[in-house]
Amino acid sequence: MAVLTEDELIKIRRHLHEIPELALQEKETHAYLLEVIQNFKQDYLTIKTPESLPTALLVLVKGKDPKRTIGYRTDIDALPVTEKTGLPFSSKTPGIMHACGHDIHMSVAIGLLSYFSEQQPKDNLLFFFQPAEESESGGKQAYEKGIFQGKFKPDEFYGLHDNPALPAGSIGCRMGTLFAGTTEINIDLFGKGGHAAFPQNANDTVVAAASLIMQIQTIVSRSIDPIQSGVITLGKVEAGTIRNVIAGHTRIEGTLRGLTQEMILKIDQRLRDLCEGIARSYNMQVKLDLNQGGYWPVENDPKLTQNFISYMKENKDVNYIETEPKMTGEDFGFLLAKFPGTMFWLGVGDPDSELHSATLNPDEKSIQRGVDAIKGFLISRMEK
Ligand SMILES: CC(=O)N[C@@H](CCC[C@H](N)C(=O)O)C(=O)O
Repeated sequence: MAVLTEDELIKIRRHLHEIPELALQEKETHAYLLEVIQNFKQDYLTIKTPESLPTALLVLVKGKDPKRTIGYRTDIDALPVTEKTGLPFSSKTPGIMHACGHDIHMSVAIGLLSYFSEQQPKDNLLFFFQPAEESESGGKQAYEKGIFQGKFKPDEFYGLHDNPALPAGSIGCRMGTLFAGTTEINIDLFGKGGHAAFPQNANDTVVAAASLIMQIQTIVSRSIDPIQSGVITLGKVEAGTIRNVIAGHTRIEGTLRGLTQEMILKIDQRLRDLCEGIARSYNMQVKLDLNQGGYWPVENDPKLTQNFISYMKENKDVNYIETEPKMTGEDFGFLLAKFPGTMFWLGVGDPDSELHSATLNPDEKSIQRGVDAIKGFLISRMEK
């Protein structure tokens, strides 16, 4: 089989876009990726589906004179978002959408794999199709389940995330931290339900939660050095059943982000303090659960990233853009803490939308441009 063309990659992307699946449920996506990859020339490929993480896929391309194994990671999961793009190849699964562009990520990886299955690379290349980036920390799970062992152990790791604010096909990167570390916040307040007319006999968790939410929003403004950054978003609050019954339980779910691990731990501590304070002042049980999983700050390796940036800057076919750190999270941060490497942005030219939006519509020209830029970089890396 020949190297996939731009049109063929777009066709693959559109199919992937139609079949989005949530974290750790990516069965159809896994089967389709496998089907596509099994059609490539197999001479240099070893394909593995780990039993312990059955929607993950590892593909090793054997190098002809390997000095190292270069890892390339793509995430494959989607989000619980109802698509509103009106595209003819919109999601066929109600309520689930590739709203973070992982369909573009996978197509770029498939384009690279298609090329290197025909043109044997000098070094070994390990492609890791990773489940569960949006939640459940698929990268951390893969590491902890021992998936990167023996010949499947990369010496260095690269991965991209699409960026609708950047022009299609451009490459964005920076030295140091690219993405924040994140921690999921779950708070349960347990009081006492009762009749709306008799608050003196109940213990209203809605009032306590309202006060807690306002206090939490003072953490960043009052407890954090303004020169540094953090953000806390409480995206979901659930309480009560009807207007005239006092709610005996309220649940708050959110996420916090910081560019360093110290910042995350500092915010964690303030959350604990405030929850304890609310429990005392409202005389109720407040349970706080903080879960960072593998969403560590994404810290690029200095030497490898300098090399990556130099290649992209010097390549006249690449539109390279120096970017600022972003408060988005990525569990590639965990893998970059275990293996040196670089995460970078691929511009997908959709400035009116943003990641996680129901109208995200990446420009498909970014796929082939991304393949060309990354392929060139990987070949140049193998010469070093
Ligand atoms: C790129 C991106 O949007 N990533 C997600 C990662 C989710 C992290 C975790 N589940 C959390 O919500 O804390 C993001 O929301 O930044």
